[in-house]
Formats: sequence, C-alpha cells, structure tokens
Amino acid sequence: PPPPPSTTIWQLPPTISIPQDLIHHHTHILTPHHCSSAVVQTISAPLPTVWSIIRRFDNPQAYKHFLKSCHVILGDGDVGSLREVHVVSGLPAGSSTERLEILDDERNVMSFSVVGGDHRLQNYRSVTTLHKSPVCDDATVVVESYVVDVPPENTKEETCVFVDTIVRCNLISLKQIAESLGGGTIN
Ligand SMILES: C[C@H](/C=C/[C@]1(O)[C@@]2(C)CO[C@]1(C)CC(=O)C2)CC(=O)O
Repeated sequence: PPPPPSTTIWQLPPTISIPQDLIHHHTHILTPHHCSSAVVQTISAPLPTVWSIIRRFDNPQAYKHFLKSCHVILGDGDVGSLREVHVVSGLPAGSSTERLEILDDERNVMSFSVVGGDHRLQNYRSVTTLHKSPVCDDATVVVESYVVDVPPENTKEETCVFVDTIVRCNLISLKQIAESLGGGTIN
C-alpha cells in the first residue's frame, strides 16, 4: 500500500535539503482554520542584489507597494526587531505590527511574523528564501511561503487567493526593482 500521504508530501529528494530550523515553519499543523501556500518568482538579477532589498526589515515599502510607511519600533533591524507598517487605502487593513524571526545572510533566509495591527490576517507568518537559478548564473529564484489563520467569515480558498495576490504583487515589484538595479545592491 502507498505510504500515508503525510510522509510522501514531506519526503524531499536527498538533493534538496531544507535547513532544519525552517522545517518547523513548514510543518505547521494545518487545520481547517489555517491556510498555507508558496509563491515562486524568478528574477534576472544576481542573488546579492535581490537579497540586499529583501533583507531590509526596516524598509519593506522599497518593494511592497501596498505599504505607505514603516517604522522600527523595537530593536535595530536584527532578529527580534519589531516594525509598524501603515497600509495604502483600499485594502481591508490599516496597519500591522511585525516581528523579524529569521535573517540569515549566509543561507539567504528571511522570515517575519505579524504580531498585531488592524487587519484580518491573524498569525500571518512568512519565510522567504533566495536561490541561485540552476539554469542561469545571474538569475535568482525567490520562494516565499506563508501560513495564516483563515478569518471566521472567509473560506480557506478566499484567504489563499487574497494573500497569494498580495505576495505575487510584492515579488513582481521586487523583480522590477532588482532588474533595474542590474548588478548593483542597495545598502
Ligand atoms: C500578505 C502579506 C502582507 C499583508 C498586509 O501587509 C497586512 C499585514 C496589512 O496590510 C497588508 C498589505 C494586507 C493585509 O490585509 C494584512 C504580504 C507581505 O507583506 O509580505
């Protein structure tokens, strides 16, 4: 008989290893009240260029155009820092308070969690990783995964569509900015 579905989903070919501390993000027990997904975007710019934009916890609005401002309210931009972002009008959100969970300059992993604010994505948490494209030297593959509570009056599907749309917009904007920088980086 085939192995139970849970093991087949998580069995990755030996060539792909996920850093251990990322596993617990991806093994979040999904109940009917949570939704999770991952968005992948290839960018024709060197990995250090893309990373120089993603890693700036204090400046997400550089590429996240749904945000109109960001202030670090605790810490110096390193893990444990808190930021407060304000959202452009037109979205069912006003502000969000977010904590930097992982910032790994060696493995190019960044993760933040939403810890407060007036919006509808309770317990949103994402992990973004950068990978040198296997097919082209000066290209970068961005993988952004998330887990979030499904709001009481929405379905899992609606929640995923909403979040996927925002994440996709952010990564397209990141692509445009990184590609316009060419090989440069922002510091
Ligand atoms: C989906 C996520 C961000 C969402 C928000 O930042 C927010 C936390 C407040 O405004 C939003 C733009 C939309 C919302 O309802 C919840 C993507 C990202 O920023 O990495």
